[in-house]
Amino acid sequence: MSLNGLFNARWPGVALFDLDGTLVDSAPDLAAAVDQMLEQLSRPAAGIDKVRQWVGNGAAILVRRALANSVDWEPVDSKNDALFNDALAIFYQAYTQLNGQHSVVYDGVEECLRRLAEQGCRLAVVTNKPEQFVAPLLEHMGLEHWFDLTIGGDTLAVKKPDPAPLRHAMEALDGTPGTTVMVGDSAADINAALAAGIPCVAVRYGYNYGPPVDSLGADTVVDSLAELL
Ligand SMILES: O=C(O)COP(=O)(O)O
Ligand SMILES: [Mg+2]
Repeated sequence: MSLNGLFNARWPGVALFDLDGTLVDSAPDLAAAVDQMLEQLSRPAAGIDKVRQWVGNGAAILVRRALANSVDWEPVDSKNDALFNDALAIFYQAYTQLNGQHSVVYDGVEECLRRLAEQGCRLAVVTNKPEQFVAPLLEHMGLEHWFDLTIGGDTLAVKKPDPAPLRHAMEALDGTPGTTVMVGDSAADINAALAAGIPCVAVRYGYNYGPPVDSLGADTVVDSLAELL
């Protein structure tokens, strides 16, 4: 289904985009930073296939999952344990250097952003990636000029799947649930959109883990953002 089909006469409006796994394949750099962190802590490297499954809920949970070497890590341990704090600090330092080095923009993204902007749509990034990494990555990828607003995982007190970051971006850009769309790759994006009452487009190529993205309640699921045009 195209965006015009989703919105009928009310389009154009506001489009909110997830970043990792939706606009940019950032897993190579995230995996390199995770593996540097594990190596410094004398642990075996995880590798990109595992790291791809761990991305989507922010850096702290990525590091927790890497320390547990499992996506099924449960948030039971204290937030203040020394190992986690060390690991997170090493990851931040490594990713600051690596961010954008081997990341690539997915096919269809530039075309989609250009067409939406031409139609007068206002664009925002709403990501769980920590804010300090968002602008550098967008700049590396040459995407920063498309966006009126970026919200990182630590910009507000809560992150996706909480609907607040989506609502905040929508309202800042004068959108309403009837004129706004969320585009993402994971359950966090879809659940945030459902909770905000905003229609949601999901992409199949990203970093979602668990049940297939087609089964998570998105209004439409695509293999490329070019399909939306
Ligand atoms: O940092 C993450 O975990 C992922 O960020 P995303 O919300 O752009 O997928
Ligand atoms: Mg994502």
